[in-house]
Amino acid sequence: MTILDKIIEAKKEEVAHQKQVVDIEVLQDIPDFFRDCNSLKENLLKAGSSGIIAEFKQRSPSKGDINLSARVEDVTKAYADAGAAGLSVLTEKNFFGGSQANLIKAREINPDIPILRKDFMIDPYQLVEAKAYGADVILLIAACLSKELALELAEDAKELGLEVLMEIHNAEELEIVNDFVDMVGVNNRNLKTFDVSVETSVELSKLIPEKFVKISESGLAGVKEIHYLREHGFKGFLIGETFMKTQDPGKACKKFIQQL
Ligand SMILES: O=C(O)c1ccccc1NCC(=O)[C@H](O)[C@H](O)COP(=O)(O)O
Repeated sequence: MTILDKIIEAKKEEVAHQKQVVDIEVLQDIPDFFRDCNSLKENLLKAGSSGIIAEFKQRSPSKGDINLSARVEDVTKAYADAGAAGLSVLTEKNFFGGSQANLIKAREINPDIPILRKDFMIDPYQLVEAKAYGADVILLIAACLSKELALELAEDAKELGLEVLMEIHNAEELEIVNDFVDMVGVNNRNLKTFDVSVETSVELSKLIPEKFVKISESGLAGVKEIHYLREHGFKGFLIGETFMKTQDPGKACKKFIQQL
């Protein structure tokens, strides 16, 4: 069983439980459910955008505990002030130490910057949660979705006014990308070995249709890599651990963006 299989198995149980605890109609009554979303895609395409999507990530399957004492309000506010184009907030709790509460807090303190709900989306219920709790963008991971489910989730997300980032790891997964997708993310992390290589992004960049905004994800640690990826058409760069492993993730993000 791969790590992704384990995460999805736990996620199915979690979603089934959540549906019992919070009825979908209750979520649809939360005031934030009706708000207009901030566009990550527009931010990434703006002239002079840093392109950095800075992630609040306290634990991970590949690294274990990264930063358990960081406060989501402090870190996300500092990321936004540092010039990040968007924020990513993990809401998966068992493997990444995330929570819906973190998403809500990040939204409250950062009303105007796009926020990606970073989780493993397998059910339309989670899209309603994402909107109600303050996300602007959702992630769909091709490796854990059928073509049909990916289409249903992407279409439903767009109807809710959310943007869709579809993550791929290889050329075959491009088959799952559909017309409701706004941005295609290439994950540089091999989920079997946890090795990271920006060459994964570079290789796949040639195959991603021009109409999608390209984002490179995972294992990004230096500004040279960002310049290299920009040469290959990437507009967005999702960075978690490089910032979160420091004592002051906001300061690390600011320094990184200043060097770009
Ligand atoms: O980060 C992991 O160990 C991981 C393991 C299994 C599935 C997904 C995983 N990460 C999710 C992500 O996409 C990253 O959090 C994100 O790209 C940021 O990566 P990094 O900058 O390397 O923290």
